[in-house]
Amino acid sequence: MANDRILQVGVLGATGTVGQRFIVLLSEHPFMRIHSLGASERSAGKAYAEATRWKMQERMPDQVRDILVKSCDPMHFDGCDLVFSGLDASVAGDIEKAFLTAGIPVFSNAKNYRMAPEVPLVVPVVNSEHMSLIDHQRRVYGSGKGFVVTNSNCSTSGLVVALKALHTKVAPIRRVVVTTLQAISGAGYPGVASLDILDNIVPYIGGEEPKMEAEVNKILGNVNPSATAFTPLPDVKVSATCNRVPVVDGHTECVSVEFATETPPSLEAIEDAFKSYRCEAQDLGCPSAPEQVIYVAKEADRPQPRLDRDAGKGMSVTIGRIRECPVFHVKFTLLVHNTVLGAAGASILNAELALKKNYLS
Ligand SMILES: NC(=O)C1=CN([C@@H]2O[C@H](COP(=O)(O)OP(=O)(O)OC[C@H]3O[C@@H](n4cnc5c(N)ncnc54)[C@H](OP(=O)(O)O)[C@@H]3O)[C@@H](O)[C@H]2O)C=CC1
Ligand SMILES: N[C@@H](CC(=O)OP(=O)(O)O)C(=O)O
Repeated sequence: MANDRILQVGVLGATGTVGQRFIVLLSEHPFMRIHSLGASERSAGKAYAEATRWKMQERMPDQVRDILVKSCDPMHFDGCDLVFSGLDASVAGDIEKAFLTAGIPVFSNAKNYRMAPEVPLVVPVVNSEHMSLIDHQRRVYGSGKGFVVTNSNCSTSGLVVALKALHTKVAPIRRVVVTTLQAISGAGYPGVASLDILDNIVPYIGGEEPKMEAEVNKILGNVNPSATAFTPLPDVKVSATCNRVPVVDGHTECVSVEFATETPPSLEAIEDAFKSYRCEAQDLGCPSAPEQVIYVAKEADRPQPRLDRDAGKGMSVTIGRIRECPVFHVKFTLLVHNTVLGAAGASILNAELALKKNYLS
């Protein structure tokens, strides 16, 4: 992506699990530079290295160690072209609103604005065209240059990649049943207590199932011709069951799909649709777009989180075990990296797309 401009970026919630992933990804970004870091009053005033319990496998980048963490007030982020938000949802609503009304674009991971009618909920390898609602949102909020684009719940992000490939390249989808096996990093830090998760599976993640069931329809839906509203995908029902499993990173999902066709599509057509799936971010040459959006694993026992979560540097989805479903039409297992395509990586690619589409002038 030829880019003659360096973007100065801020990270809100920089000390958390998603915030740390932002720091790792941004430290190697070709044209985004970390300008300011924000977190709670507990962290404000401390150097980043002192405020943060660093949990990434990569070393903390030297460039951030001495940055003073600030409280999340827009006045502390004056020199930023945009901010990424990895804020806890209990505070994200008010803080993100303050930034966007101060004219600073926000790329958020939090759930607060995902289903708002004027907010694009964008998984960048799936529905980047939903950003066309940004101008309408700016008018609704009276926010000048400011706007908010959210990414989805981390489990939703992997699911919609598979469903989009099937829905657009094979046949319209009617019903989906999905069972997730979600990594502990999805719960942030310190997250789930070790006595709850070791030698165990927890068959409940608060609020997760209704989020997955609702977000899919918005993401796979369309924008109306005047780019002022989303029309959700009609008549597609999703039933989700979400489990927490003792895996550090990478959400696995067992999916069954029924198409709105009399005769089931062939397994070859389904595999071809996955393999040949491409997205706008690839065509626009965005640096964080994966080379291959979906990898199809041919081995009988893949995908596995430890072996497959870093496919495409965490921006690809791996799908395996594609087979006929005796109840619906087809079933398969997919894997998505929950803090990369499921969180920070998606936000960064959303910002690259917004730049390419001239929303960050
Ligand atoms: N983990 C994942 O896989 C995914 C997470 N998300 C969403 O991303 C967001 C971040 O998640 P995650 O990183 O896991 O959470 P963490 O709990 O690890 O981090 C939360 C961050 O929010 C900050 N924070 C908490 N309270 C305040 C406050 N009052 N004012 C300002 N900052 C505050 C914390 O700062 P401090 O350290 O100072 O307390 C920390 O930086 C959440 O909304 C989550 O739902 C979305 C998709 C995937
Ligand atoms: N709840 C997800 C992560 C997350 O925070 O999702 P959301 O942003 O939709 O609350 C998980 O536990 O894996």
